[in-house]
Amino acid sequence: MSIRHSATHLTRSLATRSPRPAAGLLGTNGFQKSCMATVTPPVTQNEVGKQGPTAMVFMNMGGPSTTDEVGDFLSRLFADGDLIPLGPLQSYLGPLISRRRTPKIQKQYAAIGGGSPIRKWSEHQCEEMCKLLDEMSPETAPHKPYVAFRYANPLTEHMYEQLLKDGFGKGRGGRAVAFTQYPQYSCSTTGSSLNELWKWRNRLEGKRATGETNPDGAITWSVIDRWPTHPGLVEAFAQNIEAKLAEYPEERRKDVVILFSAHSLPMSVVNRGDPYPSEVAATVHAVMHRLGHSQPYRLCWQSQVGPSAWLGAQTSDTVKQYVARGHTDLILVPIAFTSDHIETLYELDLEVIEEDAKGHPGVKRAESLNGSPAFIKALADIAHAHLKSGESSSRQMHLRCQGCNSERCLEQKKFFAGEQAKILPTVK
Ligand SMILES: C=CC1=C(C)c2cc3[nH]c(cc4nc(cc5[nH]c(cc1n2)c(C)c5CCC(=O)O)C(CCC(=O)O)=C4C)c(C)c3C=C
Ligand code: FES
Ligand SMILES: [Fe+2]
Repeated sequence: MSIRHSATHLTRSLATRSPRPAAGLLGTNGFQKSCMATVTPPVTQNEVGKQGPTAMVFMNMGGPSTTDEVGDFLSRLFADGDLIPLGPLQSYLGPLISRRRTPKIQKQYAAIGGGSPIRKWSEHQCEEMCKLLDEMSPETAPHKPYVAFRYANPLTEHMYEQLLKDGFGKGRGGRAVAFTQYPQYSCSTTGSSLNELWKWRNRLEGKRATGETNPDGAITWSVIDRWPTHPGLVEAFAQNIEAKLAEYPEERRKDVVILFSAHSLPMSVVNRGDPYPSEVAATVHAVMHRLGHSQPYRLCWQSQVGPSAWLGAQTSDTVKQYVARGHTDLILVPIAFTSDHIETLYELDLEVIEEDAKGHPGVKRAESLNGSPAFIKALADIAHAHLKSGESSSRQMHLRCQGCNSERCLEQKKFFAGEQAKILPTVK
């Protein structure tokens, strides 16, 4: 499906919007601060590119901003059957597990300063990317930043309501790009966020037949669903690794081991055919290629939850084993997440580096991408290429996992992959 624009309707509605929503709730441009990150002047007809405005929606899991939000965060997380399938007992077991887990996880967030920095970084990254995009792609400007989290505020439904209030959709059309902030695709992460976005799209804009054109003036969505080997992403990772390598004395540097660490997956998800492990490996290889394969390296997996089998080797075991063998110069590189979170600040910094590798100052961690200018430029390059391409998604969205039997996945993919995608139903 190529992208169809309804910019004229939207431009008119933005220019004539009235009455203005209550002050206080909104940023100075009339966009609610809870879902978006920028404060720009109101849009007028003259400023708008031929195809703009364009909503740029960053999708991610989110995290609790304070320890008081941990309970709600976990209860949404354990209610998500795309992440943690608990079968028909989900609505009973989910709240039970999340309530029991809350005190432990609250302590972890307290230890990293009282909350997850993911919202701060997501808003910053999206806002800065949109500023670059306005220069790089004036025809789709202005680019309006929004954040949609799966398990924390701003939630997907709040972002969607805000889009509608801001003049997109509801008969006025307009274009929005769902930009996953997971570089590597997993059905448990990006897949879950897209399922949620599709659900709220149907609830708030009405369900349409797949492939139908846009007669009702709903928002036209396209999706950036993965970018594991984008050269800009690779460059941003490589720069942070090089900065860390420079901290070692020159004579030791060439033997420093790079340990890439990604959030693990249950083996049931891996064996279903989830694309994430191979995409993470692709990122690792691209980064090592950019570094000229200057160091020995391994990929390991962290943060497994519960008693089932997860993809290994585990990061904490790996560090213990290498340190025991005398590899005491190690750089941990979080490779599957683009900002700091509990897994870097608590698990890697406090559990693995401070406890497991106690007494070995050569065990360090590369900075997360956070505010890296190279990373923000990469985001803008990825978005720019997508806006120019006219594609509704990558070709990978046209195929389901071998073992997928989720009707939700099927319908979501039909919607986001577009009308020419041949997405086959489950064979019973
Ligand atoms: C690419 C990153 C991630 C994948 C893949 C992923 C899969 C996955 N996660 C769980 C269960 C939990 N994850 C939790 C927290 C959490 N997960 C990620 C990233 C990925 N998860 C992050 C960045 C975070 C922390 C958020 C933050 O600090 O901001 C939690 C909650 C914490 C806890 O209770 O331990 C759970 C539970 C599963 C089951 C899964 C794959 C199916
Ligand atoms: S689980 Fe991967 S496409 Fe459904
Ligand atoms: Fe997780």
